[in-house]
Amino acid sequence: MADGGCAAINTKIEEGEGGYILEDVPHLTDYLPSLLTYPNPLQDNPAYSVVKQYFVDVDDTVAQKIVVHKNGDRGIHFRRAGPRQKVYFKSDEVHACIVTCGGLCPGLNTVIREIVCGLHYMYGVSKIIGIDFQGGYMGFYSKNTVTLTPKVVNDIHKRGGTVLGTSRGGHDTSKIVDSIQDRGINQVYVIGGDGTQKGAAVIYEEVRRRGLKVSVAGIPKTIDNDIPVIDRSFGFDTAVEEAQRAINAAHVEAESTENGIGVVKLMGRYSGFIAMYATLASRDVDCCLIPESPFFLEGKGGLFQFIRKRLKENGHMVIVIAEGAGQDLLTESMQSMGQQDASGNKQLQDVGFWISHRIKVHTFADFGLTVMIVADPTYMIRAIPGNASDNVYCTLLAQSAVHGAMAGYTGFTCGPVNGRHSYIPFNVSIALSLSLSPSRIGMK
Ligand SMILES: Nc1ncnc2c1ncn2[C@@H]1O[C@H](COP(=O)(O)OP(=O)(O)OP(=O)(O)O)[C@@H](O)[C@H]1O
Ligand SMILES: O=P(O)(O)OC[C@H]1O[C@](O)(CO)[C@@H](O)[C@@H]1O
Ligand SMILES: [Mg+2]
Repeated sequence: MADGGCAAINTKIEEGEGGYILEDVPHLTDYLPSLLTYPNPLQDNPAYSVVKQYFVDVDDTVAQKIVVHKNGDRGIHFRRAGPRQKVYFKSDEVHACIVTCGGLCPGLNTVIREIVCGLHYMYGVSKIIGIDFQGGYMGFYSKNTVTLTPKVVNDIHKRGGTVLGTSRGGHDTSKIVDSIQDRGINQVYVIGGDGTQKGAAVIYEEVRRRGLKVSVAGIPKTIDNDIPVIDRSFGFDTAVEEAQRAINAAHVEAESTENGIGVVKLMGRYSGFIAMYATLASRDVDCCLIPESPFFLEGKGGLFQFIRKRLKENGHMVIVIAEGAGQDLLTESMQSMGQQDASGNKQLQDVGFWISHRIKVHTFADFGLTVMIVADPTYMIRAIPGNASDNVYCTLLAQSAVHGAMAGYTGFTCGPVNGRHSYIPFNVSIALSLSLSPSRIGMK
C-alpha cells in the first residue's frame, strides 16, 4: 500500500452495561482458532512469582474516560497491558524482529534494549533480530539483519538515536510480509510515529490475510507528543527538558542586551506540545506560538504590537515558536513549493528564520536596535538519549509490547491511558490526531 492511505482494519468492539465499550485488540486466535497455549514461564521465575497477582486478569480493562457523571455512559475501554497466565508461543519457537522508523526521538535505544532484555530474561527467547540495513521498513528488503542479545544492547540506552537506523518512505507491504514469512519471523516489534503505525497496521492486515502466526506490536513514538489516546509519548519529557536549556540561553542573551529579543524554534509539525510545555516550565517566555493557534503580525492584536508592549515593559523578550506555527503566513509571503519528504509528509518552511527576519525588517524605530538571537535546537533535542523518567517509561512500554505479543495479541500499540498501561488497536491509535485546545497560549 502506498504511503498516505490507511488500512481497512477489522475492528473488535464489545459492549457492556452502562454504555461500556471495549475497543479490543485483535488476537491470533481470531483467525487461527486452534492455537495451543502454554503456561507463562514467568510463573517459575523467582523474581516474579513472589509477587502476588503478578498476572493481569484477562478481563481487566482500562477506562479512557475517567471523569464521568452519575448517569453518563462508561465509555470506551482498552484491554489492560501486562503478563498473562497463558502464552501462545513457546520460548524456543519465538523469532522476533525489531524495526525503528520515522524521525529520531530520545529513548529509542532504550525501547530496543528493553524488548530484547524482556524477551530474553522474562520469556527465555534467544532468536531476536534487528532490521538495521538502511534502517526502517526498507531494511526488510535486505538480506542483512543484526542479531540482538542482551549483551549487544547492554549500553545502547546511553546513546541517542537508534542503533538500528531509521528511514522515511519505501513501505511495500507485500515485500515486507514476504520477508517476515521467508525468515520465519513470528513477532514483529515496530517502533515509530503515526506513519509507522499506519505501516504496521497494513502489515498486520496482510499477515492476517495470509493466515500467519505472527504478532505485530507497535510502540508509539513521537517527540511531538501528538499520538492520540495515550497519556504521553516517550522522549517528550527529555525533549522538554532540553528545550528549556535553549530557552534559558536565549533569555540570558536577550536580557543582557537593550531591547533584546530571543527567538527559539522547537519541534512540532502539527502540535505545539514541546513549545508549550517548555514555555510553561521555563517561565522565561513572553510569547509561545503553536500550530493549533493562528496568529498574525501587523495591526491590533498582532505579534508586532505585543512585541512593542513587552519591550516597553521589560526591555527584552523571548519568543518560542513551534516549527509548524504560522506556516500559512509563510506560504503567503514566500513561494511554497509544496515539497514532501519520502513518507509524503509536508516539508515545512523555516519559521524561526522567517519570523526573525520579519521582526528585523519591521521598524521598531523608537526602541533603537533590536537584537535577535535565533536558536534552533530542534535536532540537538531529538538526538540525545532519554532522561531517567523517559528511560523508565520506555522500559514499561517495551515490556507491555512483549507481554502482549507473547499472549497472542496482535495489531496493537501500547501505552498508558490515564496512568494504566493498555493495548490499543491500530484503528484507534491511528484514527485521530491530537492537538492542543484552540486557544492562544503564552501571551502574557
Ligand atoms: N499510510 C501508510 N501506509 C503504509 N506505510 C506508511 C504510511 N504512512 C507512512 N508509512 C511508512 O512509515 C514509515 C515512517 O513514516 P513517517 O516518515 O511519516 O514517520 P512517522 O512514523 O510518522 O514518525 P515521525 O513522528 O518522525 O514523523 C515510512 O517508512 C513510511 O513509508
Ligand atoms: O527532519 P526530519 O527527519 O524530516 O524530521 C522532522 C520532523 O520530525 C518530527 O520531529 C517528528 O518526529 C517533527 O517534529 C519534525 O517536523
Ligand atoms: Mg509522523
